[in-house]
Amino acid sequence: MPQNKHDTGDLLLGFLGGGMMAEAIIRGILGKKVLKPDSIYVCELLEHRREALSTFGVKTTDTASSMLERCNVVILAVKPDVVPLVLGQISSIKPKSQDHTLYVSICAGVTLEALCPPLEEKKMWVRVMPNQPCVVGEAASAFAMNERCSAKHRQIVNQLLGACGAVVEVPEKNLDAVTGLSGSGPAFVFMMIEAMTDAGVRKGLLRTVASKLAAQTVLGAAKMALEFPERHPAELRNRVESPGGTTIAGTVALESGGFRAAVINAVSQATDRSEELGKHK
Ligand SMILES: NC(=O)C1=CN([C@@H]2O[C@H](COP(=O)(O)OP(=O)(O)OC[C@H]3O[C@@H](n4cnc5c(N)ncnc54)[C@H](OP(=O)(O)O)[C@@H]3O)[C@@H](O)[C@H]2O)C=CC1
Ligand SMILES: O=C(O)[C@@H]1CCC=N1
Repeated sequence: MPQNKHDTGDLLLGFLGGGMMAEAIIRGILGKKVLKPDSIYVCELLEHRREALSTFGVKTTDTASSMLERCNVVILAVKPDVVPLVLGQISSIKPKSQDHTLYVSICAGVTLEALCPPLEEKKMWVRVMPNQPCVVGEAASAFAMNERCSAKHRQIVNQLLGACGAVVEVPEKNLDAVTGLSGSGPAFVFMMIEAMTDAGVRKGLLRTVASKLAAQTVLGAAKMALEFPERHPAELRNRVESPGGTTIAGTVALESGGFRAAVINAVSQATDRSEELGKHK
């Protein structure tokens, strides 16, 4: 295991599942040069996904054992319903008493207790909720660790996720809300961009122009909210709304369309679904 912030020399990172999120995290880690491609192994069943990931220079396999035997940090990046199967694979390959591997799950709703039942000798587990913008190094990730993890493991998680964007540690009970907000959130923002683009096209803009303006507007507004945390979002909005102007006409339309309630409901429903996924484990 690495001893300090810049020491990732002996870190061998494995992924169980090489889908969209594994790729997004790999892009972040390689983009920031936190690890070299030959320190990353991916176990993925689909041949076309192994081929796609090989283009990053990472090692790929379709057998969990060959990855698990090598790696000292393993990220579970399969769908939540596949978790029981891969936990069985891990247990059969790495006996608990000698296992110094750090395990990280990014699976929505899957609790630390499901990953590591209380009556079993505990492995080191971290439950993480990242999001798709890992791909561009602008993820919002949150994590919680079980009691076997130490400061050293917190440092590794911060290093790996930090390469992909912003990271916060939260109590585990908050991770379903994180899943509803930032895990699922990019989809809600994409819907907003899509709708703003359609509106621009309806009013005569070229689609390419409208989609660029819509995405850049979201980026700029997000940057302002991050760079002026002391200003409430309503204050930032009020600065755009000139008296009797265009913006207040638009914000009134959003209010009468139930925009705020729709967004609150979207995050709440996504949170509830994360809790539900956890109960099925
Ligand atoms: N998508 C997102 O934005 C986010 C997703 N997550 C979480 O990340 C996890 C992965 O999601 P995502 O990347 O979108 O899913 P994907 O379906 O894109 O990736 C999972 C991959 O794992 C493969 N797989 C299935 N079983 C095994 C196995 N036993 N061994 C190795 N590989 C296997 C799947 O193949 P096959 O298709 O054949 O099953 C698939 O290619 C989920 O648990 C999700 O909750 C978290 C944050 C954001
Ligand atoms: O939709 C999902 O279940 C996953 C988890 C968060 C984002 N995508």
